[in-house]
Amino acid sequence: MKLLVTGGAGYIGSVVGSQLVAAGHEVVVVDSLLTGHEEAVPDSARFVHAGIDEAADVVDSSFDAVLHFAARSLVGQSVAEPELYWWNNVVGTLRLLDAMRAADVRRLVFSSTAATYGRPEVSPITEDTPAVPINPYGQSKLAVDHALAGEAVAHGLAAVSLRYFNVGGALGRHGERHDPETHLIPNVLMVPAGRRAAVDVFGTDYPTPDGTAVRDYLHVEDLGRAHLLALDWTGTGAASGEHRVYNLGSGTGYSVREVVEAVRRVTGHPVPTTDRERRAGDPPVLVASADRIAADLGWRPEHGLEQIVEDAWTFMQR
Ligand SMILES: NC(=O)c1ccc[n+]([C@@H]2O[C@H](COP(=O)([O-])OP(=O)(O)OC[C@H]3O[C@@H](n4cnc5c(N)ncnc54)[C@H](O)[C@@H]3O)[C@@H](O)[C@H]2O)c1
Ligand SMILES: O=c1ccn([C@@H]2O[C@H](COP(=O)(O)OP(=O)(O)O[C@H]3O[C@H](CO)[C@@H](O)[C@H](O)[C@H]3O)[C@@H](O)[C@H]2O)c(=O)[nH]1
Repeated sequence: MKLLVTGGAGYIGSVVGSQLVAAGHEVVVVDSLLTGHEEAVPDSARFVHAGIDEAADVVDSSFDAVLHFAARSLVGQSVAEPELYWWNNVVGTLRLLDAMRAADVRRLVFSSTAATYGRPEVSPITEDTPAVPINPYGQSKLAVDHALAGEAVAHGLAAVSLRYFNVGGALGRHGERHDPETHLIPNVLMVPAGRRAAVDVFGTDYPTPDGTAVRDYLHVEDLGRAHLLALDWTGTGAASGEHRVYNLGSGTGYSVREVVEAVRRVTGHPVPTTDRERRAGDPPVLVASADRIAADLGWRPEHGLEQIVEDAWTFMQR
């Protein structure tokens, strides 16, 4: 297929883009390089340096489907400057949908997020758990989920919103390289890499077994396989006019301290920690139930935390 991959110069888009190329698809990457890197664009993919708001210049009827990763995704920034999130993530996506409709491209896989659920009372979180986001980042992603539901019914779009929990790991030369880096695993790995003396632990008084926040970590390679399955589903006759939401997580939660311990084991280095106040907006526990995508599309994660940390470490050492 000929596929448009928005955000394909970023972390997850470059990994999944390379998996799509490996699966034999023709990939065109559209990325504004807001947070991405041109050298991360998958080999043999065509690169268009443009924003998704300019999608009308790129999308034509030769495309079979779009995988939409491009977004701003820093929670703290979204609280301080919410307008950036509404313009980029919501208005930008509406422009992309306009361009797809005009070109009659009717298949879409979208990067949604666990942040759409806010601070849920239940664990694990299913797709039926009420989505009550607590920051503009999560709100912007939920707004797009709703836009896709309407677009599917009104205009025959086949769309899947994949709600990622915490993504980690790397695939070959594609991995996580953000500046500033806010994610836990790369930040912990910076200690054995000699790039920082200690890692901050944000919040030690959560109602969890060791007092630190619990998250569901998923290997980016497993995440990518889910995209290929979702893409296949959008091509089935029944999918036209339907929008589905699937959680993507492992179903297992690890605390911040357990992640630090995994980094110590994998790297063989001591990792000093500094206890800090809770980070604003962080829920105590986010663990996914991914039973729905397992039942519908046969997806199951194959890598655990150890492999995630190992692959992220190998990537960081490159
Ligand atoms: N990393 C995670 O754990 C996680 C969890 C849940 C959801 N997500 C979602 O997955 C997607 C990818 O995340 P990531 O971690 O790879 O982030 P990233 O910042 O590495 O990649 C995003 C890419 O999109 C590009 N981009 C941003 N706005 C754009 C625009 N208007 N037009 C064109 N390109 C634009 C950036 O330059 C970057 O290359 C995002 O939609 C994010 O919200 C990520
Ligand atoms: O240096 C650090 C970095 C993070 N944390 C903590 O580690 C946990 C995980 O943080 P992080 O890796 O930043 O991920 P989240 O804040 O859980 O957010 C990620 O996972 C969400 C889904 O669960 C997605 O919606 C977001 O886009 C994605 O950034 C949180 O409790 C943080 O407070 C630390 O203690 N020290």
